[in-house]
Parts: sequence; structure tokens; C-alpha cells
Amino acid sequence: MNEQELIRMDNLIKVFKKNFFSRKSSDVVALDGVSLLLNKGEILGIIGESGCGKTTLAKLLLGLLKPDSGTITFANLKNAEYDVRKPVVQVIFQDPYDSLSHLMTIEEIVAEPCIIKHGEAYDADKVCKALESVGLTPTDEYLNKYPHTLSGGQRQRVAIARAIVTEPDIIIADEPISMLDASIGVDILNLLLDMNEKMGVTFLFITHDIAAAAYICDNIAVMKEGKVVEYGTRKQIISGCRHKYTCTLLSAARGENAVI
Ligand SMILES: Nc1ncnc2c1ncn2[C@@H]1O[C@H](COP(=O)(O)OP(=O)(O)OP(=O)(O)O)[C@@H](O)[C@H]1O
Repeated sequence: MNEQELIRMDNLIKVFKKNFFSRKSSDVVALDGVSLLLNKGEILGIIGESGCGKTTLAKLLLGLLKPDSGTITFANLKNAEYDVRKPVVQVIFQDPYDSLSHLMTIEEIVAEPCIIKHGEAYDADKVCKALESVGLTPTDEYLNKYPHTLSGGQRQRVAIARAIVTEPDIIIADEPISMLDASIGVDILNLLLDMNEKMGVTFLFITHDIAAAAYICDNIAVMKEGKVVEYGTRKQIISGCRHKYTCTLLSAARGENAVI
């Protein structure tokens, strides 16, 4: 792998077997030979409709699921001394109402990854810096609050602060704006862009929204039924789509959105 590569995914296959409790009538091929590269400092968009395998791919990268075949190779990680993936790859989930513990203060939530990584002691300054970097200032006003006292956008900012506090190599953002009002969603996209540009954070940005991907991604992989059907730079995808499915997504988005 060259020194710009952070993750190389080679021919990943993941099948969920039909079982007694399954409502599906047959096995589900969630990933069907996915090969992708994630480069340092890049925002790579994974886009596709519900059920195309986006979250399964994220779970494989997080080590929450194992592929049936294929390989994931991590390289050039600044956290390489940690031989587990979790401190290296952090995640922001879709639902800011569900992803934060209701029993923990904002300080405890943001500090938790540091505690997991370093043991009980954590650097309170780091927690404050993380909150500052997501615009939750003055930090004193947030540290002792509980998530239920914050708006959806503020909660998602807490989730982002939690993700960046350990300075991970990669953040997987799994539909981070889909549950937010449009204008708050744009604020969160701008925040991710800012973190990418100023802090060099690498993102895997998972979305069903091609307009959101067009707004922040450097490169975009379009998935359908477990396969990457098209891959290219944002410009190639937006102005020169080749696969019928990508073109359909674009024309549907253009119908409701003048931006792309
Ligand atoms: N644990 C599981 N057991 C059985 N089938 C599963 C499991 N997880 C996912 N699937 C199936 O695998 C396929 C891909 O699911 P996945 O969650 O990766 O899709 P997705 O693109 O992230 O969808 P969404 O946008 O709705 O979250 C779907 O058909 C889903 O029903």
C-alpha cells in the first residue's frame, strides 16, 4: 500500500444466512465483492438506497462483523501501536437521540473514548478542545448537562466531539444528518468539512442522499444490492454519471434540490 492509503478493502463478501427467526425467504447477500480504497485526508462517500449494504460495510471496518471472504488492510495509521481498531476508527451514528447515553453528562460522554483508550485518567483539556472544535462553547455551559437538554443538532455535535477526542485516523459518519432539520444538517456538513480541511480528519461518509455526498465528498462510491456500481471523483459522478442507477439518483435529487 502506498503511504497515502489508510484502508484497502478487497473483494468483501458478507452474507446473512436465513435462519428460523429471519423474516427473509433466503440468504441476504449484503456485500457482494466490494473493493475500495480510503486515502489519508479524503472524504469518501458511500451512497445508495436502504438495504444496499452501507452499514454492513461500516460494521466490517469497525470490526463489529467479520467478512465471509475478502480482506480489509489498515496502513499508515498514526495510532498503529494500538492493535485494536476501535481507537483508530471512530463512528458517528445516524440518531443523535439514541446514540448518546441519557445517564451520562456531556463531559462523561466525550471523555469515554479517552478512558477506554488510556484507562481511568483523561485529559479534561482534550474534552474541552473537542467541544470547542464542534462549536459547543463556552464549554463550561455544556460539560455538566445531559443529552436530553440539548437539541438534535447539538447532540450530533456532542457525538462528533466524542468521535474526534482521541484523534482517530478515520471517522465513519453513518447517515449523520438524516434525522436533522435541513438547515441543521447543512451546519453539520460544514462542520465535518471544516474538520477535514483544518484537522485533516479522514471520513467515510455514508448516506442515501446524493446531494449531501456531492456537497462534501472528494470521491463517491455508489452502491446497489451489495455492489459498488460506480466510483469516481465528486465531479465525475455529478457531471458525468455512467451507471443508470447513479443517473436516476441524481435526477431525483435535482428534482428537489437546485444545488447539484
Ligand atoms: N444482522 C443481520 N441479519 C440479517 N440480515 C441483515 C443483518 N444486517 C443487515 N441485514 C440485511 O443486509 C442488507 C444490507 O443491510 P445494511 O444495513 O447494510 O443496508 P444499508 O444500506 O445500510 O441500509 P439503510 O440505509 O436502511 O441503513 C439488508 O437487506 C439487511 O436487511
